[in-house]
Amino acid sequence: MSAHEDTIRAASEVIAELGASIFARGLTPGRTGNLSCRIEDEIVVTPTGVSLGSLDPCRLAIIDLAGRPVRGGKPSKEAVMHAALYRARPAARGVVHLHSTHAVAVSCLADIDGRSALPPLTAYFVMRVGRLPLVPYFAPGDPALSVAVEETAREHHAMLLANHGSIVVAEDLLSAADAAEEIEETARLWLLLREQRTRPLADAQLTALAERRQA
Ligand SMILES: O=C(CO)COP(=O)(O)O
Ligand SMILES: [Zn+2]
Repeated sequence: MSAHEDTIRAASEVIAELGASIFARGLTPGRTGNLSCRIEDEIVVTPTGVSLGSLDPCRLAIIDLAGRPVRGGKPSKEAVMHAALYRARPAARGVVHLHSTHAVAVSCLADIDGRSALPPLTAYFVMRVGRLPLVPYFAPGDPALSVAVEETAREHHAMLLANHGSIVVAEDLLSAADAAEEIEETARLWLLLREQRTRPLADAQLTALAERRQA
């Protein structure tokens, strides 16, 4: 087996393990959500219609950077969106898309700020997510959703999809999952705090966090 195939196999194991952990913790229900890793110019992506809780690492799908199936199982209906994210961010190696309850709830709010769907409540939200824009609603798998996400991803690695869920692209799969979990936890905090006066981080605190990240 080639070194490339070995790497694909190892990435498939990581995807299946992460999928099981995400599903066991209730971070995406039923047969929703999808995960992928980029290995050179190929993308290993979860198959369509399979719960993240029961992924078989030998039956994931392989697509190219144009989103076309190459081999393996039938790719997720969002595979084209995953490919679009890797094109928008050439250094990225992992994508996580989830239908986490509180993140979806925020994505359905009528008065949400499309430029920043969640306030900077905590340092970890700022460090792992940053500003979280809302991508307008398109049906799952709609090619127009990929176009909108690809455009937004040039400036932002994490997004909320209106009336749908979260999507994160990062330097590796586990970092993308960390950010997606941070979105869900911050959405939960924000909904808990909705009736109360809150004190998000101030501009000076945000600047200090940005400087620490660069240091
Ligand atoms: O989350 C999903 C669609 O947005 C799940 O679709 P797939 O089962 O095709 O990956
Ligand atoms: Zn979805």
